[in-house]
Order: sequence, then C-alpha cells, then structure tokens
Amino acid sequence: MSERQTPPATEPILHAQNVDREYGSISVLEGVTLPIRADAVTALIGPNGSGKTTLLRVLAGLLEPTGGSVTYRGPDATRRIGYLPQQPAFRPGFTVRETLRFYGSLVGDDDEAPIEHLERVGLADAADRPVDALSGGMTRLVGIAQATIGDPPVVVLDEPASGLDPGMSTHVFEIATELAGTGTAVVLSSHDLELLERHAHEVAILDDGAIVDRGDPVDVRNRLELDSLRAVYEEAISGDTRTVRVQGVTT
Ligand SMILES: Nc1ncnc2c1ncn2[C@@H]1O[C@H](COP(=O)(O)OP(=O)(O)OP(=O)(O)O)[C@@H](O)[C@H]1O
Repeated sequence: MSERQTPPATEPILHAQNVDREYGSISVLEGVTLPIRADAVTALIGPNGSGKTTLLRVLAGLLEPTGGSVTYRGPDATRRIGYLPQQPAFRPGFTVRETLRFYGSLVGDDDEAPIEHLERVGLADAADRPVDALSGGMTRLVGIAQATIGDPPVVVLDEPASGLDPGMSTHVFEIATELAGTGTAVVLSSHDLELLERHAHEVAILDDGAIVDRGDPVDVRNRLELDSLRAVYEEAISGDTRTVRVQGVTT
C-alpha cells in the first residue's frame, strides 16, 4: 500500500526559475524551473551526471546559478535550508554527540535537541562513537540528523538512502514523509525508484541538465499510461542507458 498521501497544492516555498549552471564552458543545468512545495517530498531522479547534485546545491543556496533564480518564500528562520551532501564528512576527533551539539549550537539548540535528531535516524546508540569510526551508512545517518538540526523549513538531501541497508533506506524515506507531514519541504535525489514511488509526492526527471517531466508520480504514470515509475524513467531518459553522458564530452 502507498505510504504517500498527496497534500493540498500550496504556493512553492522554494522556486527555481529558469536556472542555468555552467562550469566554464560546460553547461550542466539549462532552463530548470522547479517549484518546491512545503508539506511535500520532491524527488529528483535522473541518470548519473544529469545534474541532480548541481541542482540540489543551487536549491540549497550553496552554488550560484549562472542564469535564472531561486526564490525562498518560507518563514524567517535561523536556518532556512538544511543540507545533506552526497558524501557527508565530519571533522575527525569528535564524537557524534559533540558533532551534533556543535551544529545545534549554531542555531541556538539546547544540548539535548541534537540527540533527538539522532534518535529519529535510529542512531542514538552511536552518540559516543568518534565520527571517524562510523560506517559509511552510519555517517550518512549522522548527516541526515545534521541536516534537520534547527528544524529548517526546507531540507535538501542528496541521495539520503545511498549505502543504507533496505530497512534503513525505507526508514529514511519514512522520515522524509514525516517531515513533509509536519510542514517541511523535503527535496531529495535517489536512484531507488521503487521507494520513491511509495514516498515522493512530486518527482522531477532530469536528463542532461534539463527537466524532461515532473509532477505527482501517479499522475505522470497515468498520463503516460505506464505502470511504474521505472517505466516512466526509462521512457523519459534519452540515449544509451549503459553509457554515462558526460557534459562537454559526449555528444
Ligand atoms: N565542480 C565542477 N566542475 C566541473 N564540472 C562539474 C563540477 N561539478 C559537477 N560537474 C559536472 O556536472 C555534471 C553533473 O554532475 P552532478 O554531480 O550534478 O550529477 P548527478 O546527477 O548528481 O550525478 P550522480 O547521479 O552520478 O550523483 C557532470 O558532468 C559533472 O562532471
């Protein structure tokens, strides 16, 4: 059964309009328009190198677009946007608890708040482990806890389920759904189309730096008369799916 319930349409809390991003002479994003709703999980899907990380970093305000704009229309908050990088890394020499307390202190959280974030990702037992002694999956979970500290109105998660076991992958998507249920806009990327089909309220398909389709995954599926998000993805993506298209190299 579906975990997702489509929330009512609202004004976007974050709006990418006609966004371009170039690295030197190489165009990585071209004319990307993407409204991000509060109360919803918005998922970016697309082949390796299609521009998902670049777009997420632009949405998070970490990378300036070379054209177009990103507008935030959410509440004033100490931390507007939380971000999980694709490869989270923490300063060695500190425990998980100390690390999260540090991030909490930046937004005025008390000492216990970060631990609640750790509990949410199922990692409370690792609170006193050094961050440099965590497994890859555990590090990602600490990264998700870090991204939600200060309860930002927008949370941007770059491949939050990558490297997680099946149970934790599902749990991470449940957390995303829960956050959306409490009014947080969650934008994430993932290659797990089955999990996305269950949890995402909006999906945007990126191909070669452009959004080629977007909408409620059920609507998109129905419109294209296809029976799964995987089939939609395969239909939407152009070119050879066994070759990574490298912008500026492959024509
Ligand atoms: N700093 C940079 N300088 C030059 N090119 C870059 C830079 N960062 C990313 N790119 C290029 O931009 C393109 C898109 O990369 P991006 O990381 O956004 O893709 P992605 O869709 O997130 O890929 P994946 O699914 O593999 O994580 C790639 O061709 C990449 O080589």
